Amino acid sequence: MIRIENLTFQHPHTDRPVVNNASFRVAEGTLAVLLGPNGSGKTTLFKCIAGLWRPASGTVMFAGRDIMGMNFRERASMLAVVPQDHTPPFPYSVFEAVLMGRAPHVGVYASPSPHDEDAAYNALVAVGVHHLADRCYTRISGGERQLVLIARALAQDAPLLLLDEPTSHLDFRNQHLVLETVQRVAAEKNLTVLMTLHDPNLTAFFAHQVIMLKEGKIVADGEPSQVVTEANLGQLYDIGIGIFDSGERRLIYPRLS
Ligand SMILES: Nc1ncnc2c1ncn2[C@@H]1O[C@H](COP(=O)(O)OP(=O)(O)OP(=O)(O)O)[C@@H](O)[C@H]1O
Repeated sequence: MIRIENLTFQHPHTDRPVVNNASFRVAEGTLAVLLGPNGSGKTTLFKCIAGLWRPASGTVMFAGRDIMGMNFRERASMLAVVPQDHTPPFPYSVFEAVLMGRAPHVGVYASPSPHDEDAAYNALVAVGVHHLADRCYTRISGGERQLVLIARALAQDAPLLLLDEPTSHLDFRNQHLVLETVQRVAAEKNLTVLMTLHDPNLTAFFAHQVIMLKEGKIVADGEPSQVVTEANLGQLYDIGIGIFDSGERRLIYPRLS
């Protein structure tokens, strides 16, 4: 269980916080999606939860421990982060980039074991990019890099997974395949997953819990069937929203004038 209590973050020399007194919880085995318009504070909240930025006030507790009180190695064994963008400092191979996810499991003076190599390769297989294993990480497409970053996070085998817009560069098929994979792995390993998405349709289909953020404040939190409504989405995005129920799936669309 991750518990965020009264978290407030403000950039220096600005007149108001970009995350304002946010509180929510995500239970183990739950895939939670943070949904909100551009600039609403999702990435900021993520960076605070990951312990990268220090909030002005509030706490982030995971498995009963304060994330901000953990050192780098402790944090790496607790949480895996898929950032929005990532530029590697060196031209590693895709396999090496994913193997780095195993760092928290490798001793300080030790080399990765065959078990670590298997875990890295299996993660590449899980997201369907094992054919890229020997390619240079800096010479693959943006979508392929996003899949590799997701594989690296899965290889890390941490109980908390934070993914910031993991589908932003992915094609229609891969958006579904990746979220399906994350959902399956989360269920198998009882992970706590928190991700940001921009697509309410993907959110409604894959999330167990939806947390809506507007202007830094949590405005709704609950199961998709209760929270992903025309009224809530309309207020969140300041546009008219329609929801069509196909019988198999609810399809959300904007009602633009
Ligand atoms: N260094 C900074 N100094 C001041 N304000 C900043 C800084 N970085 C970001 N902001 C502001 O903080 C707010 C929240 O930004 P954040 O990146 O968290 O939003 P977001 O919801 O992730 O947006 P998006 O969906 O566009 O990625 C925005 O209004 C942004 O302009």
